[in-house]
Amino acid sequence: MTALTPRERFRRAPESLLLYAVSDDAWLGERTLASCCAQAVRGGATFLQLRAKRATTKELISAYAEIRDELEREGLAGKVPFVIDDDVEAALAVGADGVHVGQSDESCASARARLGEGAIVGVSAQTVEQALAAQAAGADYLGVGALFKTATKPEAADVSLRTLREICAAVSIPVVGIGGLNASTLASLAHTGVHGAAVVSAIFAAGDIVSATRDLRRIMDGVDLLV
Ligand SMILES: Cc1ncc(COP(=O)(O)OP(=O)(O)O)c(N)n1
Ligand SMILES: Cc1ncsc1CCOP(=O)(O)O
Repeated sequence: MTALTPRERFRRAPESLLLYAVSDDAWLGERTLASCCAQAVRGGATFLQLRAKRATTKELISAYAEIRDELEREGLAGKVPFVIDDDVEAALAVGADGVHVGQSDESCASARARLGEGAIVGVSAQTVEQALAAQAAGADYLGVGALFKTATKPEAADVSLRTLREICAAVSIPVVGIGGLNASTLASLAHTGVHGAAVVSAIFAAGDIVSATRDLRRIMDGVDLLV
C-alpha cells in the first residue's frame, strides 16, 4: 500500500486547520525556533508553518530541518502538517509538506507545478476575487486577513469579518482567519465559516508556549465554526 501524500492527508482532515501556528523568531530570547515550534505542537497546535521573513533560502532549509529533527526527538513528527511560508525553493529542497504563498509571492499555479500534486499549497486572499482565483489555481486552503490590526505585520491590509464570511461562502476549499487572533478575539470567528485560526504572536511571543497554545486550543475547541 502506498503512503498518502501530505495533500491527501490534509484533504481527509481539513480540521487540521483549527489552530494553525505560524512561527516567528522575533521573541526567541534564549530559546531556539525548533524548541518553540515543538512546544506549540505539544500544546495542541494542529498545523505548523515556518515563517521567517528575514531568512535566506539556505537559512530556511536549515531551520526546517532543525524543527523537523526536534519534532522527531519529541515524538511529534508527522503529527501536524508542516509547510514553509513564501519560499518554494526551500520547500522543494527539504521535501516540506507544502508551502503558503501570498498575493505578491510566487503564484499558486507555479508553486503547484513545481511542488507537484502531493504538496499542500495555501494562499493568502483579501478579497472574494482573489479567493476564487486561488481556488481555481489549485489552492488547498486560504489564509484570510488581517482581521484585526497586528504589530506582527502592521502593513497588512484590513479584511473585515463580513468579507471573511463572503469568502468562506464563495469557495469550497477550507479557510483560516489570520491577524490579531488571540484569546480575546478568537470568538469572533464563530459562525463565519472558517475552519480555524492562524496565530503568530499569541503563541510565539508567549513566555510559556505550551500553556498559551493549550489555552488557545481550548478556546478554538469551543468556538462554533458552523455558519
Ligand atoms: C495561514 C496564513 N495565512 C496568511 C499568511 C500571510 O501570508 P503572506 O500574504 O505571504 O504574507 P507573509 O506571511 O509573507 O508576511 C500566512 N503566512 N499564513
Ligand atoms: C502574516 C500575517 N498576514 C496577515 S496578518 C499576519 C500576521 C499575524 O500575526 P499575529 O497572529 O501576531 O497577529
